[in-house]
Amino acid sequence: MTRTTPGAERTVVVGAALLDGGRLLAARRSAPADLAGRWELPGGKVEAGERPEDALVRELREELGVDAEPVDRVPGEWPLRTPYVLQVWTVRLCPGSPPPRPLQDHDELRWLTPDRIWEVDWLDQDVPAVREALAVIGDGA
Ligand SMILES: Nc1nc2c([nH]c(=O)n2[C@H]2C[C@H](O)[C@@H](COP(=O)(O)OP(=O)(O)OP(=O)(O)O)O2)c(=O)[nH]1
Repeated sequence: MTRTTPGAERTVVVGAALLDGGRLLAARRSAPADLAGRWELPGGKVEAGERPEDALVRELREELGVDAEPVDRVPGEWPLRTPYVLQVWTVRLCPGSPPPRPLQDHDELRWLTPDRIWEVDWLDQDVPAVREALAVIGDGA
């Protein structure tokens, strides 16, 4: 018998802690209106049957035009608007990748050194995820 637990349905949103030379890429959302102007980790929803790492590579190609490679999962999981939860990976650009450009969903990108991470207005729900990513970067990832 199949039983479903009420509230158990959830969709993973993958976020990239895209690193280059010790800097982290922050992306400013251009839509929807309630998120526009706030900063996030680029990424998006994992599709049915898709591995999170594959979703990350796909989303980064679509949104930023880059060839990227997930490195490690950042420990933790952060609730977003129901039914979404945010999982984060450190990611690096593949050799020869074009630099990131705001092709979709974003209107500005910024490379941040660890001491400048909090200079942008991160989405509230991203703050704990960014803090955790920063801890990993600080460890020399
Ligand atoms: N990508 C991303 N989305 C985030 C973050 N924080 C956060 O609350 N969200 C929300 C915004 C959206 O409601 C949802 C992800 O949607 P999305 O628009 O980025 O994903 P997508 O490209 O797959 O979306 P879609 O237009 O194909 O439906 O998660 C974050 O750090 N990165």
